[in-house]
Amino acid sequence: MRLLRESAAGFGVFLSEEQLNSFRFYYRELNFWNARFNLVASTESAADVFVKHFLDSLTLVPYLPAPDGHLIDIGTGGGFPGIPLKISLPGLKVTLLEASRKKVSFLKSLCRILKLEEMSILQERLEDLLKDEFYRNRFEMVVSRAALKLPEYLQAGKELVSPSGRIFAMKGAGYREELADVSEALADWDLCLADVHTLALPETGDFRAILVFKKL
Ligand SMILES: C[S@@+](CC[C@H](N)C(=O)[O-])C[C@H]1O[C@@H](n2cnc3c(N)ncnc32)[C@H](O)[C@@H]1O
Repeated sequence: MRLLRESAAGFGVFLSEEQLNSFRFYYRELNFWNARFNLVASTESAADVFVKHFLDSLTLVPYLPAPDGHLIDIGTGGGFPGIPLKISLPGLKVTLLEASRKKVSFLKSLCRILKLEEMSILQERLEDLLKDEFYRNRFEMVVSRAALKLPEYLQAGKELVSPSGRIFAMKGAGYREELADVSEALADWDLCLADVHTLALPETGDFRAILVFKKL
């Protein structure tokens, strides 16, 4: 808990005792359900979960433009990054999109336990969600981690993001190559790169790049 509190504070996210307790419960539930639902790698220690999942998710917080706006997390799996973001910014309205029925039942149970409000948890494939007009241009923030290739993500993100919203891509050391691969297509998708934030994860020192895209 000290690692989470101090490291999060290091990038400007100050967690209350109540929020730290929510992470404690989150870890307990992940641990309990992991063997059946494959939510995080079974070899990961508690410290791994706190750094590679909780803290990694929280690295987005300083860059989110609307802490009480609407955010969608595509392919959220065990809830990353959407649930840590919701715990740290309770005013966020969060939609979690996940294709796996088992993972969605975990997420629903977790949100009940954590008493998270204004959460919508959709068991659906992205391709099907995109056919629904209701979700078009709806989200001020689109996030996703390790679920989709960058071109597929951006083409979906541009349909879902509001005109002044932002699409966040969480990448590792290979981010320049991934950016180069989409750079020519960006204008065709009506998008441009707004920002690149780089950082090292606490404890592991793993490199992270947060790519921020917006509509032209
Ligand atoms: C590698 S996991 C990553 C989970 C989480 N975002 C994380 O970083 O730990 C990818 C997740 O995306 C989901 N997923 C992949 N493609 C999807 C799609 N087209 N629509 C909805 N969910 C999808 C999978 O079911 C899986 O749970």
